[in-house]
Amino acid sequence: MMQSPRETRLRAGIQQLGLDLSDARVAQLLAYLDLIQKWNKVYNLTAVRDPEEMLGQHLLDSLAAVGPLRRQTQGKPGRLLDVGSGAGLPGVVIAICCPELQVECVDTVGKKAAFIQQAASQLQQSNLKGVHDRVENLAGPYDVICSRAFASLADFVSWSGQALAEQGVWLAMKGKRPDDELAALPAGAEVFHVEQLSVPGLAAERCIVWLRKRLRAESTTGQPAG
Ligand SMILES: C[S@@+](CC[C@H](N)C(=O)[O-])C[C@H]1O[C@@H](n2cnc3c(N)ncnc32)[C@H](O)[C@@H]1O
Repeated sequence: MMQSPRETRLRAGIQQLGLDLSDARVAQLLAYLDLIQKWNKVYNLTAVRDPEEMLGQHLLDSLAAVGPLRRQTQGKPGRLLDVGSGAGLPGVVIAICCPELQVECVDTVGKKAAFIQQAASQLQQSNLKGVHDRVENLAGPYDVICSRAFASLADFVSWSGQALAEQGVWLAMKGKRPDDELAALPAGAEVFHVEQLSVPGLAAERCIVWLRKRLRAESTTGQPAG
């Protein structure tokens, strides 16, 4: 069958990102895009209305985080929380591309969590769940907690810290390297990598800020304090 221009663009982006996704996964990503478009007005999911923009700004942008995430988790099974997931970005994309992860998308807006539940059922994505709650109320433990267009780094780690496993990692999707936010991090979190991303067809700067819990304060002698 002939590929639609949209599928051709998605496949080119996937190749550019160095991802290896089966035809079935590509079909699910396209079906997910269709669902957002179909239900956007009802659920008020995103301000981006144009289908082409949605593909670039939402789908390919979220897909750019999949390779780095996989390198971090090494393809091992685990639990991932997407905070302030909205239409499911990047949570739904991660659930489709990483079936080894159990993905929960939390949002304070009931309609958005309901959309994720609907997407999980229509895409037959059994590793995906929509949660209607504030992230502050979740206990976890999650191995990875991610967010995109959510809050400052300080608020992100403070509000979700109780839900992150001791050895877990935070993955914050950001535009330009957020130096002000990095300087304002609370003592309980430390950055271990700021990873530049390049999103196919998008000129704007993108990065992932990787963080983990700072488990104990070190004294000047190098011994754990207290
Ligand atoms: C700007 S949207 C980003 C949506 C999506 N991540 C994206 O990249 O398109 C931020 C979302 O965070 C949700 N939100 C705000 N505070 C929250 C909290 N404390 N816990 C969970 N979700 C929250 C909002 O309802 C909103 O849907």
